[in-house]
Amino acid sequence: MTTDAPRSSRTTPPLRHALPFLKGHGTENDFVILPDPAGRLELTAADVALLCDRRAGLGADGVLRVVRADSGPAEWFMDYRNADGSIAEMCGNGVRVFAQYLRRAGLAKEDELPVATRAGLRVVTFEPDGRLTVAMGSAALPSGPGESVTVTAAGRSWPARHVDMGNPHAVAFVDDLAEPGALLDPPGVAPAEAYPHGTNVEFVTDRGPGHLALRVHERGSGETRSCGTGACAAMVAAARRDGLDPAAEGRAATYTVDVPGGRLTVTERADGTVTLTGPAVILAEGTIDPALWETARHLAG
Ligand SMILES: N[C@@H](CCC[C@H](N)C(=O)O)C(=O)O
Repeated sequence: MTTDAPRSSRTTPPLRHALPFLKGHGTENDFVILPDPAGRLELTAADVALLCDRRAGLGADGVLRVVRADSGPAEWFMDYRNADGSIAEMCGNGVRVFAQYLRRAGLAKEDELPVATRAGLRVVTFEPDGRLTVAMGSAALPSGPGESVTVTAAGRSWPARHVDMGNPHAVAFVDDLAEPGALLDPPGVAPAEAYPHGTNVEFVTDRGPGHLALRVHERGSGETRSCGTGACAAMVAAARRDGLDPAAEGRAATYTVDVPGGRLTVTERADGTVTLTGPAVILAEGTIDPALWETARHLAG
């Protein structure tokens, strides 16, 4: 199921006024949260890029606009934007932070919270230990020409697995996480036709049985400290590599996935759906001064 963003009913230009925001992260994948229950904010790509700028703005890997859904089983829609202002279908760390914000604001009273996203409905469960679990749906592993791709970075190439978690991923297994180098530029991915809208790239290594570690270069955000959908893609690629197919075997498989910013747990259940468990932290709350947007005009020349 795909859910479109609710239409804006904006009547005034809110960016000219002081704008409430929060800052949060999930395993150090960090986000600016913009509460916009009435859907009045129209954010351009340049607005988002400025908010995410770590010097001229607030600094973040992405923006989570919290808006009421138009219809359907979820009251809330996660409008996720990458740091460069591009729109993405889903964010596994972001949806936990989104849910944590709603709970803190008193807007999520139950332990299970359905959230509408562009990739469809995701249900977040608040665990007794403080972590949050997201029902991420099933991974899609394209067969045929797009199944295997090649990833290139730092003058080296690796075969990679194409995995779709609602958003696109290329998962490459490496012997050492230093192999792809500084990852200042997006890794090359071939054939390019496998990803008409670009892709996230995960470099994954083994830490032990059922235990992975990864680095990620995110589409639209660069290298980040974590990627929830990327951890799920890595887990599913590793499970297939390890000869595990929970839906075929009727038995769940669980992997620990270490990311530079912490630890995630990913399970592929016997019904073929994937769950992602990890922390979500709200760090700060404040008001954006309208002067920020003047800075943007200044920077734009
Ligand atoms: N960090 C996210 C993924 C965010 C979207 C991604 N950059 C894309 O463009 O698909 C996660 O935790 O899943």
